[in-house]
Parts: sequence; structure tokens; C-alpha cells
Amino acid sequence: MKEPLYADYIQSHIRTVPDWPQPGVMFRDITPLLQDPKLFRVLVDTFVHRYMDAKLDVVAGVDARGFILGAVVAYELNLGFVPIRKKGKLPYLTVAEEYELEYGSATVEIHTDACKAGDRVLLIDDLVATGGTMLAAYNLLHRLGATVVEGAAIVDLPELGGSRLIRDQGLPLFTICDFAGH
Ligand SMILES: O=P(O)(O)OC[C@H]1O[C@H](OP(=O)(O)OP(=O)(O)O)[C@H](O)[C@@H]1O
Ligand SMILES: Nc1ncnc2[nH]cnc12
Repeated sequence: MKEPLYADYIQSHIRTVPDWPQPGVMFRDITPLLQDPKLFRVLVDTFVHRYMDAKLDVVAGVDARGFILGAVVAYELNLGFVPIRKKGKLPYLTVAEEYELEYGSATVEIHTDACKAGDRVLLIDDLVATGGTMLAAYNLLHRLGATVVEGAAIVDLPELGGSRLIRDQGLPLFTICDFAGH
């Protein structure tokens, strides 16, 4: 797969907010990409082009920013969407995974009937930092017997080591742009 044409365009419109939500964190804010209709379309189309022939069964997205992109990409691919939610939000039977973040710890859950064994799943989030969130989501899907075809995100923060960890765990990962050395 060729590198996306729009990586620099997209990266240059991500806003950096220093010391948020706590001192020392350089928060990479994707909301400017969502506000601009052309950027939002480029973003969605980049994922749609990459996965339109991937023979997927379903798209899963991670609470909350992974829902924004994941649901639109699923719709454009004519697929259903599965929410992987923060603890305590899903009403039916769930499985759960706890993980560490750059700024705290959290638990994610998925409904036990969210996908079937053997389903080919695309896992979407906005950003990979330590990789804890994406790996927890991957583990949930794996526990349901799904095949996670790829993890996908807009942004990689490679200095936090998550993208390497994810690939080391055997999950292929696609990101459009990164903040290496920024
Ligand atoms: O690679 P990691 O270190 O796990 O960090 C990445 C995760 O952190 C952010 O979500 P956050 O938990 O802040 O929740 P939000 O989407 O509700 O803002 C982001 O949207 C990713 O899900
Ligand atoms: N630096 C960061 N910017 C935006 N979202 C994040 N999630 C974890 N770390 C983050």
C-alpha cells in the first residue's frame, strides 16, 4: 500500500495543546480535522480507500474519539459498527480489559455478541500513544474469536512506543501521520 498522499496536509492541521490534560503532556487535538469539511472528507476517504477491498465484516471503534471516525468509515464501507466503550456504559453482557494511558488508567468493554468468531474486524481510533488502548481493544476482539485485520488511527506518537508495541504483539497498524521529533 502506498503512503497516503495527504499525510502532511492532515498533520499540519492537528492542533497541539501543551500541558493538557496534565503538565508534561503535549495533547494532539484532531478536532480541527473534523471541523473542516474538506479535511474530514480526506480523512475518511483515506481509510475507505485503504480498506474497501479488505473483505471486512465489521468496523470497531474505541470510545470516544474512535467513534467519530469509525462509524463514518463503517457506513462508507457498507459495514456495521461495534463500539468498544469505557467501563460501565454497555448494558448487555460484556468482557473487559484494563490498561494504562499516558495520563492514567482505564478499562474498556465490548458486548459479548458484538462480533462472531472468525469475523474480520478493522479496529479504529484517532491516535496511538502508549498503545494501551488499542491493545486492550485488540485483546477484547481476540477474546471474542475475531480476526483483527488491522489497527488504524490518524496519528502515531512514536516516541511513546505504542506503535512498536502494537506491531510487536502481531497487530498490523496503519497511521496516516506521526509526531516523531516534535
Ligand atoms: O495509546 P494510548 O496511550 O492508549 O492513548 C491513546 C488513546 O487515548 C485517547 O483516548 P482517551 O482515553 O483520552 O479518551 P477519549 O477518546 O474519550 O478522549 C485516544 O483517543 C486514544 O484512545
Ligand atoms: N498526547 C496525546 N494527545 C491526544 N490524545 C492522547 N491520548 C493519549 N495521549 C494523547
